[in-house]
Amino acid sequence: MATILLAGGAGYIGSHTALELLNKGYDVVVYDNLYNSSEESLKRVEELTGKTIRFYEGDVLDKETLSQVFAKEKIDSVIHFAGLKSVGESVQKPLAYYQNNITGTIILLEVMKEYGVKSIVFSSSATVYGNPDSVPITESFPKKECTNPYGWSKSMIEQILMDLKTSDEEWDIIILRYFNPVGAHESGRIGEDPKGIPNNLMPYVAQVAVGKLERVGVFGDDYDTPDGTGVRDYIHVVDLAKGHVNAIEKIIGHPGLKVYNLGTGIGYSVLDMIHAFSKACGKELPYQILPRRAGDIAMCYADPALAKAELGWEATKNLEDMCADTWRWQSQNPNGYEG
Ligand SMILES: NC(=O)c1ccc[n+]([C@@H]2O[C@H](COP(=O)([O-])OP(=O)(O)OC[C@H]3O[C@@H](n4cnc5c(N)ncnc54)[C@H](O)[C@@H]3O)[C@@H](O)[C@H]2O)c1
Ligand SMILES: O=c1ccn([C@@H]2O[C@H](COP(=O)(O)OP(=O)(O)O[C@H]3O[C@H](CO)[C@@H](O)[C@H](O)[C@H]3O)[C@@H](O)[C@H]2O)c(=O)[nH]1
Repeated sequence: MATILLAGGAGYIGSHTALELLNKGYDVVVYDNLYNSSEESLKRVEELTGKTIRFYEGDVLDKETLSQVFAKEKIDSVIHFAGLKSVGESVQKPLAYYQNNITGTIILLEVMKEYGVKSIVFSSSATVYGNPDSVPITESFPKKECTNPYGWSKSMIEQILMDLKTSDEEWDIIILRYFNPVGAHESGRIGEDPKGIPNNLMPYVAQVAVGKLERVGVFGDDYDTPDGTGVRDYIHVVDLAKGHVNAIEKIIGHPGLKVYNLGTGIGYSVLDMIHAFSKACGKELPYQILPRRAGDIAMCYADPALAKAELGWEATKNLEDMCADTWRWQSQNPNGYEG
C-alpha cells in the first residue's frame, strides 16, 4: 500500500485524515512543527486505529530536515495541510503568513521534485472564490479578490501549483477547496483544539456550551439571507477527511491537475448553527447580535457535484452529526488535548 506524507498532519484536518488513511491500509508519515497542534492527536489516532504513524517534528521551511525525511521514507504522495490559518491574524502579520504558507509550499515542492515525488493534494479553501456572484459555487467560478493575506496565500499557492504543472507534465496535483470544516471524530477522542479564543463560529459556540465563554456574538443580522445572518456550507471533518482518501485514490491513477470543492451543498445560517447546537447540548445558548465582521460575505455554499462524479465522494453527515460530535469532543476534552 502507498505511503502518504501528511505535512501539517498533526492538526485538526490532518489528524482526522491520518485516521481514515490508516483505516484504509495506507502507510502514514506525518511532518509537523507542532506550532498549532500537539503530538497527542497522533497518539490518539494510533489508539483508535491500532496502527502506527511515523512522526517527524519539523518545519516545512527547514529544507534540510524535510529532505532527511524524504531520504529515509519512500513517499508516494503528499497531502499538504501545513499552514497558518487565522484570517484576522494574517491581516496583522502578512509577512509571516506569506513566508510560512507560500515559501513553505515552495520548499516542500522543491524537496518533492528532488526526490521524484510529483504527486500532491493541497488544502485550499472556498475563500479563493471571494464574494461569489451567485450560489451554489462550482469549480468553474472565477477566483476573485481575497479580503485578507491568508486567502491570498491560498490563491497564490493554487497559481504556483498550476504553473508547476505547466512546466512539467509529470506532476499530479489535486487542489481541494474546503468549505467550512466542523465536527470531530465520533469517538470524541480527536477534534478541533484552537489556541486562545476561537475565531471560527463552531468552536466558539462549543466553548459557550461548556461554559468557557459567556455568549456567542453573531456578526451581523442584516445580510441578504433568509434570517439576515451569514450562510455557510459546514462540512463534517470526517467527511472531509474521507474526501482526502478519495483524492489519494484518484491521484495514484495520474489525473494531472484537478480542482474539487469539498462541501455538502447545503447552506446554514449562524442562527441555524446556534439552534442546532443548543439541541445537541441540551441547553439554550445565549447570543448577542453584533456589527458585521470586516471581510465577511453573506452566503457561501458549494456545488459538490464534480467531486461526486470524479472522486466518487459525497458528504454523508448532517448538521445533527456535526453538532453532536463537536459536543462529545468538547465536553469530554474541555481543555482540548491538554486534558
Ligand atoms: N479549518 C478550516 O476552516 C480550513 C478551511 C479551509 C482550508 N483550510 C486549510 O487546511 C489546512 C489544515 O487546516 P487545519 O484546520 O487542520 O489547521 P491546523 O492549524 O489544525 O493544522 C495545520 C497544521 O500545520 C502545522 N504547521 C503550520 N505551519 C507549519 C510549518 N511551517 N511546518 C510544519 N508544520 C506546520 C501546524 O502545527 C498544524 O498542525 C491548512 O492549510 C488550512 O489553511 C482549513
Ligand atoms: O464568533 C463568530 C464567528 C463567526 N460568525 C459568523 O459565522 C460564519 C462563519 O464564520 P467562520 O466560522 O469564521 O468561517 P468563515 O469566515 O466562513 O471562514 C472559514 O471558512 C473558510 C472557507 O470557506 C476558510 O477559508 C477560513 O479559513 C475559515 O475561517 C460567518 O457568517 C461569520 O460572520 C459569528 O457570527 N460569530
